[in-house]
Parts: sequence; C-alpha cells; structure tokens
Amino acid sequence: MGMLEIQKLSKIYNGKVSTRALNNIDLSIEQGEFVGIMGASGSGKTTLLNMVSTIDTPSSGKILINNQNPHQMKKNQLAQFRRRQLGFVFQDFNLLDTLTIAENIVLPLTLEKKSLREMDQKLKAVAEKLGIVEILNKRTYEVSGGQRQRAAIARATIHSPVLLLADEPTGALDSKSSRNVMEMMEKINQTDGTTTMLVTHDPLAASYCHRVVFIKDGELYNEIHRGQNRQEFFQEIIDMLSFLGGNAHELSAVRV
Ligand SMILES: Nc1ncnc2c1ncn2[C@@H]1O[C@H](COP(=O)(O)OP(=O)(O)OP(=O)(O)O)[C@@H](O)[C@H]1O
Repeated sequence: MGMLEIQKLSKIYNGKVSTRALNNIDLSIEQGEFVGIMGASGSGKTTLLNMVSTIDTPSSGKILINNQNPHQMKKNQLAQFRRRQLGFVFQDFNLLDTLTIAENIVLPLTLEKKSLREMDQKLKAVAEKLGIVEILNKRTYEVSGGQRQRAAIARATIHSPVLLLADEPTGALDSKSSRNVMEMMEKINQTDGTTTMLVTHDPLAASYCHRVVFIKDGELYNEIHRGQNRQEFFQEIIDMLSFLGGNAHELSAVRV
C-alpha cells in the first residue's frame, strides 16, 4: 500500500460542454518517494493535484493518503487532516507579508496551539536545514524569491506532513534559485523521508524526482525513473516532453 493511492480516478467538469479532465487514473506513490507529474498544458495536472489536496472532489474513483480517504471526511475532520498530514508549496509562495519569515514558518504549529518551546525548537531545526536562519526576522518583501520559497518549504514541512504537495515551486524563480530550491526539496525528501508529489512544467525541477509520470489528455501516458545521473534524467525528460508535444513556448523556458 502506497502513502498515496489513486484508484480509477476520473474528473468531469460539468458546464455547457462537459470536459473529462481525468480518465481512470491509477497511481501509487510509496512512502518516501519523490514523484513528478508532467504533461502539456490542459493535460490534467492541476486537476489531479486539486483532487489529492482535497480542494476539489473526484467524479469517481478513490484517493487514499496514509490509508485514509479525505474525501469521505466531515468538514472539521478534513480541515484537521489537511493541517496535520499535508504540506503545500505553491508557485507564488503564499507567505503572509504582514508576518516575519519566522512567524510564517511556525504558522501551522500556531494553528495547532503547540507550545512556544516546541515551536522554537522546530523552527530552529527546519531553518538550519533550509539555510534560512539569517533571514528569520525579516519580512517577506525583504528577501529574495529563492529565500521566500525556502521559507515556504520550511512552513510546509515544519509539522512533518506525511505528504508534501508542490505546485510549480520553481515557476517564479530564476535558474540558480530553482536549483537551490530543488536541492532543498531533495534534502527534505532524503533526510525526513517525506513523500513528495511535484507538479511542474520545469524539466530541471522534475529531474530531482525519483520518478516522473506523464499525463496526456487526462490519462497516464508513461513514466520514467531516475538512475544515478540527474543530467541524463533531465535529458530523458526533455525527450519525453518533445515527444508528447504541446506548445513550443512551454519548452522555450527549459533550463539546463
Ligand atoms: N473548473 C473547470 N471547469 C471546467 N473545465 C476545467 C476546469 N478546470 C480545468 N478544466 C479543463 O480540464 C482540463 C485539464 O485542466 P488542468 O488545469 O488540470 O490542466 P493542466 O495540465 O494543469 O494545465 P496547465 O499546465 O496549463 O496548468 C482542461 O481541458 C481544462 O480546460
């Protein structure tokens, strides 16, 4: 049983014209695995992430996270499940400008009413791990994009979630910061064993994963596994993306 089990998942958006955004997806992500989801624009990546993160509900099929089905939970239970078991990293960081970096990072623990001592200990540990100790007292607008994203990763992982979900975490970063942020995600995955699902257009970001799953027209198309060499994996990802097609502009942002 994987940490994340997706079984026969389908999503149809009903409107004037109904769209089948996901069709019968089966995907299992093991405890400690770091998996990337890629595909052309409109292939269904965001829809899949929204189902797993419980932002939206499946039309049919099942999602189990750590053996629990969040879509069957009552509202309060679901809110608690999301707070305790999941961590989120977004493209635009989602940090609060009125708070310091430290206050942003401990927010999940504040919501859980943890003691100040526990918060301090955890803050120190995660800030050291992510190399952001020196910016803890700054405001979000006083630090770089890469530092903001590292702070966002700290916030997403300070409560040791069973599943970390990342949506285009390098989308707003230059290539140096992207590398740095991905190295941090890799480090969290390796040291804490945090199971991670990353949705991205960025082959550089995806090349840090153990496995990349490609979606095409709402269906799983293929998956490739990383060997020892990240550069080779990066090239395989590019080859697969060009094979899959999609818009040229999506590949024009490729960074080596
Ligand atoms: N709320 C919605 N209502 C109706 N159709 C939707 C909705 N959200 C997405 N879709 C459609 O579902 C399909 C999958 O969209 P989705 O956003 O999951 O793709 P994506 O792979 O994340 O694309 P991108 O890379 O551009 O973000 C598309 O055809 C899209 O137009």
